[in-house]
Amino acid sequence: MVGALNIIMSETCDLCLELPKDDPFYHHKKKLLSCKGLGVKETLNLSGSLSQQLLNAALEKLLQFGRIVNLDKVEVYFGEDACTPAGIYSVRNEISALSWILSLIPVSCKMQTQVDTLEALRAAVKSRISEVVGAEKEKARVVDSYRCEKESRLVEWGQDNGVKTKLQIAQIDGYGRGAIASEDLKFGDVALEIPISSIISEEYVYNSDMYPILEKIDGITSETMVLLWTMREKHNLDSKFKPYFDTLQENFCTGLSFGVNAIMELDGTLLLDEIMQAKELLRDRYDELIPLLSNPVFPPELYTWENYLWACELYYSNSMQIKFPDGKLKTCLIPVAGFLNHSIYPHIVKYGKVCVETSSLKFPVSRPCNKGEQCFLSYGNYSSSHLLTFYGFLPKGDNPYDVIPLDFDVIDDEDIETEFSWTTHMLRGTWLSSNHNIFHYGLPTPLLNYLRKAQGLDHHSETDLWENLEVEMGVLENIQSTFDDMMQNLGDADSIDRENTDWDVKLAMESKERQRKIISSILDSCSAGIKLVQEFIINPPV
Ligand SMILES: C[S@@+](CC[C@H](N)C(=O)[O-])C[C@H]1O[C@@H](n2cnc3c(N)ncnc32)[C@H](O)[C@@H]1O
Repeated sequence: MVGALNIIMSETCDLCLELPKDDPFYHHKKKLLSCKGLGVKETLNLSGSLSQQLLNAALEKLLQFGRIVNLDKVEVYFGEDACTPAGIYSVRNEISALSWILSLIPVSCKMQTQVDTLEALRAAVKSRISEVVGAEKEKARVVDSYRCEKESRLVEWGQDNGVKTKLQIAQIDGYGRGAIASEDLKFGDVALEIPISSIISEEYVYNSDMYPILEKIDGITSETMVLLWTMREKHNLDSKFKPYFDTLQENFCTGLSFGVNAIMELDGTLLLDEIMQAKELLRDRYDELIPLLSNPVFPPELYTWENYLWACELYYSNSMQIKFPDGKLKTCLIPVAGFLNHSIYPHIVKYGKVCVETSSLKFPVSRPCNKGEQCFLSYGNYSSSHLLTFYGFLPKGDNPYDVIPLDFDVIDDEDIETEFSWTTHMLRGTWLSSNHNIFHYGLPTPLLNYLRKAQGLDHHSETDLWENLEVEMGVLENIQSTFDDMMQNLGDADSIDRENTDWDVKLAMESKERQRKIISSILDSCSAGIKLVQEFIINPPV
């Protein structure tokens, strides 16, 4: 979870906002707040009835604060330059900020005028929430030829076991199965509720004949145990979860199952390393594990490498980390919820904690989802290469988490490790930046400052930068040469007919194209920056 937003309601109807001291990006966020003229503690006076103008101003201040407090690592890194002109960092951040504000506005208040003000503020926040639309706000294209029989049986089984749902399962063009709102869902409505008893977790291993053997294996994790349990349970005709296992694909199409042609297509990409490393790790784990399972409890025909890879893909693409009332975080398979697809513009972002009162897991929507629209979940703030490797798809739209990490040798300078320094640097498509002016170029400020420092310039003001334009040139040429090499490694764009290629080659080609687009934007920004700096070197500003 990102930092918390504290709103304390006092007798005089002040909302007190505070950036928590234990926020992992406290200093960076403090700086971002100060750029907006805000401190780490702010008070909003809401006494009496507010005019529309004052209400808008109050909401704007709340939002500015809420956005910054709710920024995640990547968003903090790209900072102020990553805002749209309307001040939005990302759909995820906007939804988080708005729902935080809403959840923290007190529901009761002593004086009627205050009740009215708070109600007006709540209505204004809700209206903003409905304005946060995603690119996928369109009627889901249902594939009618697919009858969803197994899926309907699972939903019926779920309902018999206490599952409550406002979603219908259908085959959706481009998504496999997905969940469609069967009625208009507004902020806070629970789209889906699953009782703990219908969730597959490590508890089932502890109560099985496998546990006495597994517990003796040194260092085995509960994730591995439940994965091994699933591999056998899938074939158990009397399993309580048979309707769930019946809905699972025989083959998962994730990056871990890419064939030779797709792997070859990925030559020169960062994704190639990610997939190869992940697959090697799984193979090593399997080779270590299997000799330890020589017991009739683990029939060898069920514990083949292919079955193990299938189970890993199942867990990578379908499991969720759930916090149980005992405080333990468990990796679970969740029937019915497993039909929810991911989006960068999700409806459901706040889930993952069992509700103690109802002993169930709830999936509330954080932005409206109208009847007939596909209801999306956020699987997490993942890059497209991660989503491709472990889930087998590339998300629609600009993914702000598509970053290219850069490895630098640490500069041997004691001063360099300040509270504002970053230990890792990254770049992403520069079209996502709103600042392409000199000293910014659409490139991230922490990286530029790091490289300036590496060239001996520890600047304190923009004047220092103006006085050292040759350093600026060096910085840009350095980035340009790194990304020129990366572009060359990618080779030329393919001219193959994609429609007739295999699913994995198609995905590999699209992923490569996305990387090419990012690198190309960085190179364009460097060229434009170099030109700009050159002009100022020739004609210095007066
Ligand atoms: C938890 S399941 C969701 C249900 C899945 N579509 C199905 O038919 O079983 C996760 C899988 O759904 C697919 N998926 C999820 N989000 C997607 C998206 N935005 N676009 C395309 N496929 C997606 C991927 O195959 C992923 O591995």
